[in-house]
Amino acid sequence: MIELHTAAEVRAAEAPLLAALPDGALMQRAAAGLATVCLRLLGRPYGARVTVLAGAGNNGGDALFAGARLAARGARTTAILLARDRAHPAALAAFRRAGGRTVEAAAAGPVLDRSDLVLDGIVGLGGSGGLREPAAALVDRAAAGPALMVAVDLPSGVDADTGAMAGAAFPAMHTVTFGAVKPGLVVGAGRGSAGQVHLVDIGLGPHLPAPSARQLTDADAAARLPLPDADDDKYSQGVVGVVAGSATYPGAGVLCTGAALRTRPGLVRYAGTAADGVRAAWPEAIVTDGRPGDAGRVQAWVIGPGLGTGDEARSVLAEVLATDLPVLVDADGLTLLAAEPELVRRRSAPTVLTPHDREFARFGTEPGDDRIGATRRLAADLGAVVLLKGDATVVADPDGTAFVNGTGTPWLATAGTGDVLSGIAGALLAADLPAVEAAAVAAHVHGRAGQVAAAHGPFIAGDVVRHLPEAVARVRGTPSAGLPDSGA
Ligand SMILES: NC(=O)C1=CN([C@@H]2O[C@H](COP(=O)(O)OP(=O)(O)OC[C@H]3O[C@@H](n4cnc5c(N)ncnc54)[C@H](O)[C@@H]3O)[C@@H](O)[C@H]2O)[C@@H](O)CC1
Ligand SMILES: [K+]
Repeated sequence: MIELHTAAEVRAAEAPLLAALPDGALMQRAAAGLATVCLRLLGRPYGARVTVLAGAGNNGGDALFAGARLAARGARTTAILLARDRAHPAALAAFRRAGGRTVEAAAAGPVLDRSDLVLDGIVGLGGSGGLREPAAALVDRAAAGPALMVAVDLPSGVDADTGAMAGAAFPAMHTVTFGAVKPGLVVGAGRGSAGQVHLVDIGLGPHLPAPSARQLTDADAAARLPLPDADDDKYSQGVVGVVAGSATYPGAGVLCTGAALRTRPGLVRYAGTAADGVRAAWPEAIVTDGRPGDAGRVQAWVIGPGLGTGDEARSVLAEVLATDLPVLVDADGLTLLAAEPELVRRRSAPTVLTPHDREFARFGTEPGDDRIGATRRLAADLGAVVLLKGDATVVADPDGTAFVNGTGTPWLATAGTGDVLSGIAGALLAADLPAVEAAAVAAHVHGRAGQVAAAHGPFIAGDVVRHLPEAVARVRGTPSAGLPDSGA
């Protein structure tokens, strides 16, 4: 599990260590870890051109101390001091002692053009707002050059807690972060600026509170994916009921049912007007063109994709939400629910809502820049698990437990992939996972399936369904050869 900690939590955890350790010890741990990652990225440090963008605070201090360590290994180091009279004094002295030179910001362009590695020590946890001049122009210049762009603790210009970018930010290829991964490195716009995240342990562990949010790893997802055992039959694995698609647009029903089948092929029941299409695509499913109550017993429902928003759809949604079973509501179901949120508020069984941004906004507020905060608030307001889709999908439980997904791929932004996600999550709900975990694991597996599908070239939603078994095998660490190119 990757634990995410806010700036305030990290600062609070640093306080007792700063008090107990000799002056500067914590910064040396950070700088040593940073230098180690840079050495690995450079391969051969001797003669490499390393440029440090150093701001006035401790973030600049980390970068200058790391620069000193790289200079000691033979790198040609140059620092651009962005607040000249306020650079961290001890770090600047160490940098100069090690042979580092400094240049004025105004004369730094040619240095950046020839750098092999640029360290962003402009601002860290103390930053607010976007990059200011002259830093913004220097960062642009560096980004246009050949250098490896490495952010210190977090890319300057990115909000540590939300990933919001109020203006320009350092476009890092790698971020070396200290003590804990900050949410802003994995969510919102910040995710796109952080590149690969490297965590350096500076000993905060015992002082950190329970994380404010988490990210699942493959191992975490695998541990939660149910495996059939010898005593299982098709019913005991959890039966999922799908209400999706329509006679005119059966696609959503086909994709959702297929995803549920491929995730946990116990039994899937389908009820709705896309029955013919679903039956033709998935002979494994038990299909009725009647109402949900005609489908037979299920352990969880998925309702909404392609359902329409008319009176019939509303009545079917109300029927499903009136059960005491876990229910996942997506797409058209969300549009209906936004007009009648009491349908979900009065439930006592778990409900999972899976909006994209526009569907989310129908419940009253745009997700905005703080996607974790917004998702938590809606979850608490409705008493339901909310999964906010995006580049980094966020899942929140009404109790505040939150997950940020790390497996997304922009290729998944194609029609029908949301129906697939609903089917996966529904299958996991039926298998009795706690609702928030079912949603988080579904997002993880869905992202992996997208990545697997993308490896074969541009794909459509049906390909994500087809690659689900391979994705699950990868998550479990047992890659399979995949399925032949047939089927849905
Ligand atoms: N406290 C410690 O001993 C440790 C701190 N660490 C480092 O210290 C950092 C936090 O240091 P600080 O609290 O000194 O703060 P920062 O170094 O993040 O930045 C503070 C300075 O930046 C200025 N600033 C804020 N926003 C700006 C913007 N958008 N553009 C330009 N300047 C801006 C502020 O006026 C202030 O002078 C962490 O991110 C981490 O890198 C680590 O070395 C671990 C130990
Ligand atoms: K930084």
